Amino acid sequence: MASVSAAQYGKDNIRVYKVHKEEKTGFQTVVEMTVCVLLKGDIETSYTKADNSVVVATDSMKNTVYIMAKLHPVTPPELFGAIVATHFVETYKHIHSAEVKVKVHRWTRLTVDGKPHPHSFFRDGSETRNVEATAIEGNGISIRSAIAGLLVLKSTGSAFHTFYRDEYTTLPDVYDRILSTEVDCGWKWSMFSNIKAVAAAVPKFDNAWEAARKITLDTFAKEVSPSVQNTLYKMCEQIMAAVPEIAAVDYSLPNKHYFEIDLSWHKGLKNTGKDAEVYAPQSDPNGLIQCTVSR
Ligand SMILES: O=c1[nH]c(=O)c2[nH]c(=O)[nH]c2[nH]1
Repeated sequence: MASVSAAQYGKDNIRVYKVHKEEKTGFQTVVEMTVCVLLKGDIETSYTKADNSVVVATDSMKNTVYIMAKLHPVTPPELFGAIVATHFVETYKHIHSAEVKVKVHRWTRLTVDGKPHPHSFFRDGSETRNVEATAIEGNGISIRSAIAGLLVLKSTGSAFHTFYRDEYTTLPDVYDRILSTEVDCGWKWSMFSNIKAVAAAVPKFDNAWEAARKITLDTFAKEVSPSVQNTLYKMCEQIMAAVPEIAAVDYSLPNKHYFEIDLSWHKGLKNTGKDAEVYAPQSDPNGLIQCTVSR
């Protein structure tokens, strides 16, 4: 007899925008996010017996996210995610775990005539600040915070050589190459016992995000990279040292390759090695270097 061994369901891509209006100054602050809610619990019969009595409609989940955004702060996303996740496990007896993923899209305030504009913003790149908050009945709240979609490139200061060589190897040793990646960097917080504990940690969330971002960018720029693996590890070490409350750091870095182009077929043009100027950016395949560092 077959049985359900794992089941979860929910609403993905719930888009929410919230504005905060500062009455005195006329300044407004905006937050735009995309939320995903996934519930687990005593829901097998909805799959096996068409028993919808155990189904909290995904439409109701969407409504709940709107109501929670109205009634509670949406920043930092760690707190908002924890509030929404806790709501589901506390409200429904048969729901035992709720995973809430919050992706914050960055709106940066415009500077107009040299001054910060009170209500106009621009989107600078596709970087998002992501949080996954999971409330598990009787077990507390686990939170992973992350930087995602941060696209970086350095035009020199990176090498890759003395790697394993065998009959499958064609890549030459490279002592000066372009390095480009889209940073996905996450850090797992030690378990929180409840919402109060998450609320008490609020100032730490923004600080950790700022520290992780600065360490990532500074290390990427300053390090003469011998490999993505080593540069990534150096970032992890620094983040672990800078944020004592986190239990682990993880990176997932695609290696976005830029290939030299031999143009010597045209009038003997030199465009390789030290003469390389025009490159062909590759969309695929890409390297993918991942690592988790724990205490
Ligand atoms: O930094 C790198 N790490 C690798 O594992 C690898 N493999 C490869 O072909 N190029 C690179 N670059």
